[in-house]
Amino acid sequence: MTEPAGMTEPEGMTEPMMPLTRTHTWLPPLPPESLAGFSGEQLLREILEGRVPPPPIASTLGIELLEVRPGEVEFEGESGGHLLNGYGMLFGGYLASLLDCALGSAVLTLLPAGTGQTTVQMNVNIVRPAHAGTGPLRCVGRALHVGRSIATSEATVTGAGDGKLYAHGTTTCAVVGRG
Ligand SMILES: CC(C)(COP(=O)(O)OP(=O)(O)OC[C@H]1O[C@@H](n2cnc3c(N)ncnc32)[C@H](O)[C@@H]1OP(=O)(O)O)[C@@H](O)C(=O)NCCC(=O)NCCSC(=O)Cc1ccccc1
Repeated sequence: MTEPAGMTEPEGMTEPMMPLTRTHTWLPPLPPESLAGFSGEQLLREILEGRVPPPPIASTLGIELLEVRPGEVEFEGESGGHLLNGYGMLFGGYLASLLDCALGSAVLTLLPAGTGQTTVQMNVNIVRPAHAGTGPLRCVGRALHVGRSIATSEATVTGAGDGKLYAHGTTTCAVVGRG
């Protein structure tokens, strides 16, 4: 990929624009057969306690699992400058990713060993713009229905500092075999 260095400053800017860098590390996912014995809640607890690596996307986007309860999970997301759109607002797709983590994991907490969930449809509302200064975001997901073939859940994104609602969403997941 080409470096952004050497960009011409937009008219009116006197300071030179400095390129920024961010480094992150991740572990590849474990083979699915090694996770097959865990219920969904156990699997999330293994991740929470550092015995199973979190999904690579979590590290890439700076999304961290904070709490696991039956039917409910809590994640923390960032609002760093690398997650902004061109208008300086937190990218809508990032908020959708944060919601997707919580929506799917809330369902997973109620699934027995040998089953998992996969997102089929999700609905996202972004009700307030978040910026680089917004600080950490809390995303709580709650399972609403877990059936034999489909499951539904809801989630909210609030500012950890200001308590304001930034986004909320719902999903329909398929309950699938795992392992
Ligand atoms: C404006 C509206 C859509 C509707 O607001 P309503 O509910 O009818 O109005 P209400 O007056 O009740 O205000 C509620 C809160 O909203 C704030 N606010 C209101 N108007 C403005 C304004 N003009 N500018 C700034 N803030 C405004 C207002 O201060 C208040 O917050 P506060 O209580 O003070 O803390 C609002 O829900 C919103 O901004 N949502 C977030 C959308 C978002 O961030 N999307 C993701 C980024 S897009 C993307 O990434 C996609 C993309 C792809 C490719 C390329 C580029 C982009």
